[in-house]
This record gives sequence, C-alpha cells and structure tokens, in this order.
Amino acid sequence: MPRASPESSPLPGRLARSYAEHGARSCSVLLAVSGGADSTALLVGTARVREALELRVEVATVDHGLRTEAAEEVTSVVGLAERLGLTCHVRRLALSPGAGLEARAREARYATLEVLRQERGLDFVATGHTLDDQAETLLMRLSRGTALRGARAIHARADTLLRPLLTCSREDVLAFLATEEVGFVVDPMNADPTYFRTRVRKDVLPALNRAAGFSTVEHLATFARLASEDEALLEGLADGAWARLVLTGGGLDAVGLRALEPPLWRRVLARLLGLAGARVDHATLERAREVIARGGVMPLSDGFLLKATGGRVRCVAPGGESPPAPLVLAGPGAQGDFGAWRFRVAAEGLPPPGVLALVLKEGTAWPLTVRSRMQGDRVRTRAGHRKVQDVMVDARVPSEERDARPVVVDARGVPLWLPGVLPRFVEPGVASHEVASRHSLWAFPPLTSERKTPPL
Ligand SMILES: Nc1ncnc2c1ncn2[C@@H]1O[C@H](COP(=O)(O)OP(=O)(O)OP(=O)(O)O)[C@@H](O)[C@H]1O
Repeated sequence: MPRASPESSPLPGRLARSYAEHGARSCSVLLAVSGGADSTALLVGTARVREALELRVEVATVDHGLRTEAAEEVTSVVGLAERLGLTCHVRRLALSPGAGLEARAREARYATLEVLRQERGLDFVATGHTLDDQAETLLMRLSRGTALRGARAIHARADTLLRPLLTCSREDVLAFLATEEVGFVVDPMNADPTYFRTRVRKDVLPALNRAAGFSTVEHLATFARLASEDEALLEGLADGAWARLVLTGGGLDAVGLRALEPPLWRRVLARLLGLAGARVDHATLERAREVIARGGVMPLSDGFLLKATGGRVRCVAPGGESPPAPLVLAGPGAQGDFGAWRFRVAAEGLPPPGVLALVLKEGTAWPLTVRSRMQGDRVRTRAGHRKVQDVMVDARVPSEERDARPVVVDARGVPLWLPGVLPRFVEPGVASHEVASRHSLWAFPPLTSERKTPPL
C-alpha cells in the first residue's frame, strides 16, 4: 500500500494534531471501524501517525447482526487491520429490527466498545466522525430548535471518547483513501432518504453550498466549536449561581432565581428539572419562568411538578414528596433540621431577624419533637382548641405543602406550635426581654438563601 506523504493529503497531519490536542499522545487507543470511508480513513491515518505519537493502537468492529453483508464488512476490516499490523477485535450483537433501531444500535455499539476498551486496558475509544458529520448535526439541531448547548453538536473529546477526524472533511477522507488506494464499504442506510440526516447530507448541504458559492462545512463546524467554548463559560457561571441559590432541604431560592439573567436563569432551572429526572425543553422553561415570577404550581410532563411556593422552587417527581423525617430536640442547646426548616433550643438571647421564636414554659415536657401533621392533631388557639388541618386551611397553606410544615409537639405528643402558620399563638405579646431571658425554641424558616447558613 503506498504511503501518503503529508503533502499528498492533509489528513494524517490533521489527525496527528487532533490526537495531540486532546491529550492522546503516548497512550493507547481502540479505533472503532465499521469499514465505511470515514472510519477506514481513521484506521489507515492513525496507523500512519502512531509511531510519531507513540500510540498503542487496537481496532474493533461491530456486527449488529442486522445485514447479511455485515459479515463481509467485518472480514474486510479484520484484513485491513492485519495488513497494518494491528490487532482487531470483532464483536457481534443480536439486535432485533423494529422501532428506534438506529438509536438502539448506536447505544449497544458504544456500550460494547467501552466494555472492550476497559477489558483491554486502553485509554480511549476513537470514532471516525468528520467535519461533515459536524455540519450535518448542527444543521439538524438548529432546524429542530436547539439552544447553544445543542449547537456544540459532536464533541471532539468526551471523557474517554475521541473524535480525531473531526477537523477533516469528507472530501479529505475520500482524497486520502484514493491516495492510499484503500477501498471501503458503502452502508445503504447512509443513502436512505427516510433519514433526516441523509436528506441534510444529500439535499440541504449541497443546496446551501451552491447558494453561498463556497463550502459552508468548515464555517458550520467552527460555529459548533465556538458554541462549545461559550457554553462552557456559561455553564461555569451557572455552577456558581446554582451553588448560591440551592437551599438546605432541596430546591432553589425563588428570589435569587428570578434575579438571574435569562441565560443563567434557564441553565439553573434546567439543572433543577434535569436532576429530578424531568424532561427539559425550551417551551417548558419559558412557562416555568412565568409560574416562578408569580408563584404557584405547574405540571410538567410525565407527572412531575414544578412548585414555586414559600420562596422556594422545587421539582417534585410523581408521588415523590414524602414528609420530612421527625426531629427530636432533647433540651436546651439541641438543634437540627426538619425538611427545609432549622430549629434550635436557645437557653438565652434574641433570635436573629426573620427567625420565629416560641418561649418555652417552665415544666415543658421534654423532649420536643418537630414532625409533620398527624390525623387528630389539635392545637390551642385564642379561639380554643382547633384541628391543625383547619388552622392550615385558614392560614392558606397550599395543600401540597402541608406535610412539610413543622408541628412542634411535647413529650406527650401535644402540639405546642405551628411555626409560620400560627404565629399569633404565642409570638405577639411576648416581650423581647422574655425571649431573651428564657428558654425558647427558634425556628428558621426556609425562605431565602441566607437560610443555608443560619446564624446558629
Ligand atoms: N459497526 C461498527 N463497528 C465499529 N465502529 C462503528 C460501527 N459503526 C459505526 N462505528 C463508529 O461510529 C462512527 C460513526 O458512525 P455512524 O455515523 O454510522 O454512526 P451513527 O449511528 O450515526 O452514530 P453516531 O454518529 O452518534 O456515532 C464511525 O465513524 C465509526 O467510528
């Protein structure tokens, strides 16, 4: 096989630069080769540069068990690898035809390659994605309504996955293979117009190039690379905002969230939904923004709920909100959390602003327990003993929040206090000197981000 000099084809030089740029020098790589033009060029090109880069190279080819010609393709990949002096591993899958075949095949292939990489103790898996794949992916995503995140398109490196051909066009690939006089297989699926990608490749990109009067592929790929850099910067800022806004007991500080610029606002909220397992799309984020601005509850897809209540924004999974665990306070000095609330039994001193306090009477039956409401709970009010449930209704506590509201009971289980719900029960009329000089129970409400570091 004739050797390509860097002058006859730019591909080996670009490939070498790409490996080096992504930290793949003096290391080991498993090349994923289907036998198509791109991955064949990856194989031959890498074989050309492996010595210079001190790479240990092995090859893998996967037969998905879907086409009869696949057996022949596997044989040709094994043969080419052998001629280049490389070990080739063959993996056979048994996929069944049917819905989502393309995605299932891709997922199974990547999983198989990753297992093999680990078994062989190799550093990277490398695939043959090109500049053209990048341009097609970007156009497909833009046409379906992507944000900047999706415009990053194909990553040149993602953890142990490398795409070293991403700076080479399909034209470079074909020219290189012609110079090397290496044949390749043509997957009929790549010409099947039922796939959107095929139509973008065969119709849209050529039409765009004709209209522009030049090849747009490189410009589109450059945009994807710049989008990737910009997105990384914004994600870093979103990390900082997230750390500032996340509240003890879960959820985000609503006031802080509303104050963020839209690019951060969207990223932080998308993270909240994503972490809970809810689906995130642009329309959902926009609707959520309105709900958060005025407060309330918004149903999301698949039974998830977005709750913007009590100064806190949360995403709740279907049937997911269980009442917080009870908190037992043994005596003066005891402290702890009940869900998003924090409690402390203070021996003396005034509570900080915004913190509620209950003056504890002599003879209080210790320990106190902070727990969710229970059936039959009654609490003493000025109007006599009333059901906790009714008190919460009168105080307009939303029904979905009632289990998360603390009920403080004494050792006999008698409700003493519903902080924030029944403030008139004890708080008014309690002179500050009385709070300052006697044992009192302080309740830190979960309202603001300051709540994360209460001045205990
Ligand atoms: N049968 C296969 N065996 C080994 N590697 C493969 C196989 N098919 C594809 N690959 C690897 O994946 C790369 C992309 O191939 P292709 O564009 O056909 O995949 P895809 O299904 O579109 O998925 P994706 O582009 O997300 O990887 C190839 O260049 C090659 O490195």
